[in-house]
Amino acid sequence: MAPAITPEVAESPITSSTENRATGSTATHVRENLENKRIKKPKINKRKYKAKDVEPTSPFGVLEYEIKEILHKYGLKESQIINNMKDILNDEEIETKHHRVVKDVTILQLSSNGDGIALLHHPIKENGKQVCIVPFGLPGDKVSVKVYKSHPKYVESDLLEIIDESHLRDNSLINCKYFGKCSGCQFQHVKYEDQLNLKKDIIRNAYRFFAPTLFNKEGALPQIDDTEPSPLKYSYRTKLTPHFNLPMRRPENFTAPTLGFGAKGRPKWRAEAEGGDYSILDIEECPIGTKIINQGLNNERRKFHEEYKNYKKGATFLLRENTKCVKDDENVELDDASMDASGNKSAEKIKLDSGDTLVKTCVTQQRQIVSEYIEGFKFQFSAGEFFQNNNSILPAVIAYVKSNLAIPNSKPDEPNYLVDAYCGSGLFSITCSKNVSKVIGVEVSADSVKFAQINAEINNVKNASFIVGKAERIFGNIDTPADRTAVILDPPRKGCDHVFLNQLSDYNPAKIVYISCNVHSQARDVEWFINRTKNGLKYEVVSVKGFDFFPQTHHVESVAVLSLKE
Ligand SMILES: C[S@@+](CC[C@H](N)C(=O)[O-])C[C@H]1O[C@@H](n2cnc3c(N)ncnc32)[C@H](O)[C@@H]1O
Repeated sequence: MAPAITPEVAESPITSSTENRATGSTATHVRENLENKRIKKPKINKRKYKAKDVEPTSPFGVLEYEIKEILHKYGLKESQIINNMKDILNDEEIETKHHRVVKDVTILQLSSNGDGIALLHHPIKENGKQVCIVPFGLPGDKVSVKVYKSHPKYVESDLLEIIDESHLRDNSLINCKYFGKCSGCQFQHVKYEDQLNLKKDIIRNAYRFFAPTLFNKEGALPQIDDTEPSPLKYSYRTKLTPHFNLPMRRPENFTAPTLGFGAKGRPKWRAEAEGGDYSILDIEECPIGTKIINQGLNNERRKFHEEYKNYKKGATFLLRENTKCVKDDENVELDDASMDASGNKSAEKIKLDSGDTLVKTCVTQQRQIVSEYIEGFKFQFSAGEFFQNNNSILPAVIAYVKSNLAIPNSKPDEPNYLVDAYCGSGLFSITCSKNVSKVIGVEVSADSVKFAQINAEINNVKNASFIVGKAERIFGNIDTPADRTAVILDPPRKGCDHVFLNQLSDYNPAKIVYISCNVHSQARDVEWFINRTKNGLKYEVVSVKGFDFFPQTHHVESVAVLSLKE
């Protein structure tokens, strides 16, 4: 989602009948109100523009870096691309000049968010340009777009038509009738191999923008490794969260609101793409979701169509896969699973070579306990708590993390230790516990720690202990010798804070394996750790590699390995 413009609307609204997607209000609606009440003379220049703060490592924060680079590359000054937001908000004629159809637009590059970026002639400034975001546009495409939303330094557009296709584009690969409208996937029209390369570029750019001193210093960063593919390219997501909105005032016989995922503007380039013209698309099947999650989506949609009138406001549904490995699949207890129209709990059964059966169900309650099997280990956790969403790639990730925990110059008998900061329900602590003497996991969620302890127990892992607490304060409690200890970091999207990075540096572990779902905050943290903490310069970045947890989307998980220099 774009960091929305937050216009402050003074008492006199604009009187244009054009829908104003920059503000989310419609002038038509406003006019009706005026006619119904008291006709006021519209005041000029009353609407103010106020931009929301943008976190630098969020997609729209990264866009700032991308725009700077475009200015440099095309010899433009910032003043040439600026849009006057006050004028756009207060002058209908200027607004219409901005929010227009533009033909023969060439997509120049991709943003970190997977959208195309183009340069348009500025509608007002002579010699001016506009940086234009074009979702589903690929570098080299020549397209028509409709600009519908303005920001000070860029505009957002809908893709209307593809005139010439990029070499990256193969629309025959598209596997979903909602692709091109839904905000969930960005790359279904790109060959998988090319998707992996695009993700490698995203990682390289993240280090270029957020770790510039490392990136520009000879030998300070290794080449970014190839992105590890996901064994499953579709049907991999074990969790989906469809949602719906409800209007404040609704007519008595109102119909069920759309239930699904957010729309990405109102593009027209795929005439066959379904989903209507809503902000939330009505989606009954999502091809990146697993089979049982889609069955759950089907069940919950049917129930929602019967019960929607009981809801007071919009809500988000949780759909989480739950797996049981059983010997007797006839008499298996299905817990509280999503049910079909006949009231039967939906289940998928997969016979294993061993004779056991995997029984999969879809869980909808946040607090319900679910289980997953990864690399021969069983994991339990609350359905609403964090757990990785693509099980198919986890064996490759775990093998890579394990292979990077070895302490340099270790003698065979010397004990090694592992600290797993941000450990969740113990995925890495437990799967990496075999070759180390002791594992300590730290996690802020008491619920996840409870399950990490249970998971250690059910997997017969005796050398792992878990602490509820903030990773920032972890090192006071850790007594393992730093020169024999590897630390795994797997923080949320925002990354680590300075308190944590300083303590990590003071502790001075032999190895650091930093796993991240936001490579931009990872790059920022790695740069800060090395350049700004006490022992940072003693470390080298040994490798940076992407793992494709989310095929068809722009997301990439990045693993950076830091080691004490010898
Ligand atoms: C990306 S998840 C990783 C979990 C785990 N490594 C896994 O793969 O299942 C990040 C975890 O960090 C936890 N977390 C968030 N802020 C934290 C903090 N300040 N200290 C410790 N844990 C935190 C969250 O509860 C979440 O479980």
